[in-house]
Amino acid sequence: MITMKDIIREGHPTLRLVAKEVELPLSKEVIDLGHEMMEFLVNSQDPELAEKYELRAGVGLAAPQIDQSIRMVAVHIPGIEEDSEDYILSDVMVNPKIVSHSVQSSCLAEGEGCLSVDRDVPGYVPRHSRITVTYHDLNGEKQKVRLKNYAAMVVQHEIDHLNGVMFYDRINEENPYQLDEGVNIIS
Ligand SMILES: O=CN(O)CCNC(=O)c1cccc(Cl)c1Cl
Ligand code: NI
Repeated sequence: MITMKDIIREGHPTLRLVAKEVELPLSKEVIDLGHEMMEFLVNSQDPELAEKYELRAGVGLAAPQIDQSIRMVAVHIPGIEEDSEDYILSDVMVNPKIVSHSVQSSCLAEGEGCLSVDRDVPGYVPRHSRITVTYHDLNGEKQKVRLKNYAAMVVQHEIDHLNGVMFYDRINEENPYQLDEGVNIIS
């Protein structure tokens, strides 16, 4: 199983590479890795398992974060309601591609964090408010999803990892809470 020791931290060169497209049909190795990435997210959001295995909670994980420079991410985004079983989005995305996006931008009021960054980096991270993403799932099926709000922010954070981009690259250096006109803040 994946634990924190498998997650590379800022300064590791792999985090700054553009990850390679995954060949189709998916190999058993890639499929197994995808399931392991999802298992990490599920474990990291379970208070008992997170404590037992000393996991930091995450709603997304990109393969480059475990030193696999391939275009695959896992996202496991729970609904807002307490203890609700439904998830806004829970899937492993192979070769995810943003095929269209809103002109409008949004950012999370709380800013963002990253398992590969062992420090708080405060500030707004402006991203597309809405995105349409195509990808292949672990069954090899082509998927197309339209995302907004928190899920759109998370998927963009993960796709950034596939392009060697860290969330703080997008924070305004002079004033981290500087926002361009019309950027929507998501609470
Ligand atoms: O790349 C994935 N991680 O580093 C996992 C840890 N970060 C988060 O779960 C997280 C937290 C807040 C906002 C966003 Cl957008 C994300 Cl993604
Ligand atoms: Ni991250």
